[in-house]
Amino acid sequence: MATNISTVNGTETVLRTENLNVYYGKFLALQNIWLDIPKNQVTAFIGPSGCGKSTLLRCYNRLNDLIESFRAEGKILFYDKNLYASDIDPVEVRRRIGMVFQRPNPFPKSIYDNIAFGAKINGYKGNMDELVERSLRQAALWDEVKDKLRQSGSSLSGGQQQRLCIARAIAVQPEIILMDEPCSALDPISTLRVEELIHQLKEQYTIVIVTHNMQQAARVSDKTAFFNVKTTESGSRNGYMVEYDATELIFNNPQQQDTRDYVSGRFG
Ligand SMILES: Nc1ncnc2c1ncn2[C@@H]1O[C@H](COP(=O)(O)OP(=O)(O)OP(=O)(O)O)[C@@H](O)[C@H]1O
Repeated sequence: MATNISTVNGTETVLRTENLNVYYGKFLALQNIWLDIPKNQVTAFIGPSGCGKSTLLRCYNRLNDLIESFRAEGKILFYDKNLYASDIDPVEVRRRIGMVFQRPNPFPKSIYDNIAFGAKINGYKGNMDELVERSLRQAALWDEVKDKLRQSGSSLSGGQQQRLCIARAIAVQPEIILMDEPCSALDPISTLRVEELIHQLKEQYTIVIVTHNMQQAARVSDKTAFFNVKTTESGSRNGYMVEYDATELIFNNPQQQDTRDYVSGRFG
């Protein structure tokens, strides 16, 4: 894939969503989405249940391809290449654009192999011990696990497991990390640790996070997109983007009344 970077207002754009419509069968889940994701920043997606946040996130690494009824119109440009062009390899897309899910999902393998497995499959030829240590350090987990690397990943606490999944995502050297409600199954202290980690990771990676927790979006993100659902005459509930701006503006001075209502908790 080519890697020419377009620059908008001094910020490099890594993912550009142009006029995207997403369908599941005949159902229009997301309508007319235009959105630029800036490099080395954290972008948060917020909005009520069913407005299409996860759907959009999964479009960014072609994870929706696995759903038979899924269909996308429009473009998602990764640098200058359309992710949905026929010559794009979705496996390569998923290596360069990694994902961390809502529930920590370590492989049923040792802590070490959770990191090494994906790297091996992706053809990593370097020193595996070094890669495992570097990835665990980057995920702020090394000190807690360095003496038990051969223990099962599932022996860790939920918060540690989620950091292990982040380490696993990092190990294949992606450029973007997508996070779908990464803290929703974690206690407040583990949540804080993951939030601190997100803050550190953006120096090297671009992060897009879906969160239901508005304080979290305000704490971790540089930009926030607010999505909503509109009900058509036929009763179909279509997701769309209401507003996208610097997080500070979305929370303190949004342009749209719907955004104001949502961020102030007056929604619905
Ligand atoms: N695999 C699927 N097949 C059919 N419809 C789907 C599928 N996945 C999601 N949808 C529908 O698409 C719409 C958007 O769902 P999505 O999960 O993207 O929303 P969301 O904003 O992430 O919601 P939540 O905050 O509840 O996770 C919803 O109406 C949902 O029912």
